[in-house]
Amino acid sequence: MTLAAPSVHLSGAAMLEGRPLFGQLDLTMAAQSWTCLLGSSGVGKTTILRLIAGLDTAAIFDGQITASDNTPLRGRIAYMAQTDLLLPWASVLDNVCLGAHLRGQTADKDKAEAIIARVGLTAHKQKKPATLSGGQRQRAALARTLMEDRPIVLLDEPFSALDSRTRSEMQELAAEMLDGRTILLVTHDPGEAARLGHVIYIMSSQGLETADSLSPPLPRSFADKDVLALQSTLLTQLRSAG
Ligand SMILES: Nc1ncnc2c1ncn2[C@@H]1O[C@H](COP(=O)(O)OP(=O)(O)OP(=O)(O)O)[C@@H](O)[C@H]1O
Repeated sequence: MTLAAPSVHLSGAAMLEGRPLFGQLDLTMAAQSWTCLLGSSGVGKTTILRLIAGLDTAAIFDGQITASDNTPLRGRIAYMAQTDLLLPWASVLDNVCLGAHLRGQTADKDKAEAIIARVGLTAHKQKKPATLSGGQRQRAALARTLMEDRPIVLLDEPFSALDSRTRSEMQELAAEMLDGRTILLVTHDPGEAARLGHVIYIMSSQGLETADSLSPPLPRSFADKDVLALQSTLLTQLRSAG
């Protein structure tokens, strides 16, 4: 990573099948910070990630997405989708190296193997995705995202398929390896947002609300009493959100 990771701002509204998906909203991914986005199913969280990633969505968006350094976002984003999007015919190692292959570059295999080791998949690196468990596949997709080493990182429920222990470890790994990046994390887990979020938004049919968050450093301990209290507060807010 060369340039400092900028902040990213999305401002606008989206229509889906002739009806508002979300009204005018302003979402800022603070520079070099974790921004977490919580909210019930179907409110448009993935749509927001895909809009920022420059990917197609079913919605029609009317607004702007800008970076604070006034430089286009294209080519500066790593996006980890909700589904793992692993190539079924490629090994874990080749999937992790996919970005370089698609760009016609030589992949840094040593780096890929080191990241695969960090996500605990060394014994599986030559296996095809179909032979892995859901949690292993999600860790392979996480490794591919970490391999990309982009200044802006969009993560759509990246730890959702993991058992509790592995989830807490992968949260810590991501916090370490993505330090200094500008990150947007969509999650359904208030505890995860409490551990990782510098800024936490709750999205509902009423729009975006900024929730409380805790002070750095990240990641906060899952056992920290302030984390547990914030987790409870966020769940209460989610249950009362529209
Ligand atoms: N390909 C599609 N065609 C039509 N409608 C779609 C499509 N993809 C998503 N939608 C609709 O767009 C709306 C927003 O979807 P989106 O995936 O952004 O929600 P979300 O908040 O991320 O939900 P979840 O938490 O369940 O992942 C939903 O009503 C969904 O049904």
